[in-house]
Amino acid sequence: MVLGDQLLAACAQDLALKGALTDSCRASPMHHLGLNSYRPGHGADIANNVDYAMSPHIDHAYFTVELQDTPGLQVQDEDGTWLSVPLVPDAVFVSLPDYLQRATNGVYRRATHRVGTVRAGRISIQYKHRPDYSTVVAPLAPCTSADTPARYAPFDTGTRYAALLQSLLNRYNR
Ligand SMILES: O=C(O)CCC(=O)C(=O)O
Ligand SMILES: [Fe+2]
Repeated sequence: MVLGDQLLAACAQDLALKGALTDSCRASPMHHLGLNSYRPGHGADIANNVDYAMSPHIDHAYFTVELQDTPGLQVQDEDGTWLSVPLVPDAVFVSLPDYLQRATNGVYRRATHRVGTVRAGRISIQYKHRPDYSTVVAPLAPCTSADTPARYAPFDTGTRYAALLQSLLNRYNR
């Protein structure tokens, strides 16, 4: 959480953003800590006939901080190429999720990512730095101007996140 706050503050300083970005995580932030465990053959277990163990997606947060015990995480390049995130001793991997792209009007780009085929057991831990439930993320003033109008409509993070979680639950309860 401290690292997330520091990343957010660094981003706000980089783009001369006023309080809106950092304030949105102050009162009762909905940070998320996740633990994923993939078994060998995970893809086959879930009748997956594609070459990845977690499908391509973007994260709904300002920052994601991840640790993996075995390589597997892949990030998509601008030209669509999948790049493997290497294991670096004593380092965490930080990726940029959707809300940061919206708040910065696209100056910071969100990373589409997935987990490639898992051949051995694999564990990953993700920390997602998320704002208060009531936060509506919209492009912030210093990132918009007459020449660069807002590219994104205001995005209600709380209700949209609740809907996303509900849709995941519905998928697994089928
Ligand atoms: O397991 C991984 O390395 C990635 C997990 C992930 O992208 C997520 O939980 O959002
Ligand atoms: Fe993710």
